[in-house]
Amino acid sequence: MPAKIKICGISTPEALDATIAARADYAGLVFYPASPRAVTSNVAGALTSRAAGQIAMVGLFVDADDAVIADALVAAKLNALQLHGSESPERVAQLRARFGKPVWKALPVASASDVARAAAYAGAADLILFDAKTPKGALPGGMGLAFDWSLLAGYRGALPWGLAGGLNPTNVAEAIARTGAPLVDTSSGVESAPGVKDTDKITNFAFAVRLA
Ligand SMILES: O=C(O)c1ccccc1NCC(=O)[C@H](O)[C@H](O)COP(=O)(O)O
Repeated sequence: MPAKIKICGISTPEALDATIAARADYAGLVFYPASPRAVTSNVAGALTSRAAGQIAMVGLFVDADDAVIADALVAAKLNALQLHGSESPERVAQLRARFGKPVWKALPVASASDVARAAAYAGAADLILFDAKTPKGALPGGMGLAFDWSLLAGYRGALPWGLAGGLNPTNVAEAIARTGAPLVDTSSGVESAPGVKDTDKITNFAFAVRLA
């Protein structure tokens, strides 16, 4: 079974259409104003309407207040919430109970102990997304940085999981082979500039995943 595919940072109809045409499983919308991929509630609403259930939409938040998430859920039909900040297991469980949506928790990885942190989210999150740790002061994701994939070789966790960080059409097959990732997530790896999705790269990424 090929790895599931998430294309993150969708902000235009063209990128959404290419993601759907590539038969990706998830499209990510970034609700974090500091990101070059950030969408307003209006844009998110228009994109989820356009998707019309053809792909699952994941809303990405960074240490967001309940009100920010509630506003996004009113504006846009989101199928899951992705938390990409320093949310604790308790906060993840609280948001999952409050909003009734599956919650993905991203964990920044630079060492084996970072991978081990996933265990604390069992019973709170629905999925763990291992992503590269980014430098202090930088965005917590979408930076095109990869971590040492050998940290996930043979990984067996209590929760479903996915791999992110520096994945692109050229390296994703190797990443899957080395980690066994059941889900792969990319953002800058399918862009021509920060926040500008390249439709050919989206197509090629999905193709490479299915060939892996
Ligand atoms: O993409 C962003 O701008 C972003 C901003 C703040 C927090 C997370 C963000 N992206 C998270 C993702 O899901 C990315 O797909 C993931 O970090 C991988 O990014 P990349 O290395 O660029 O493929």
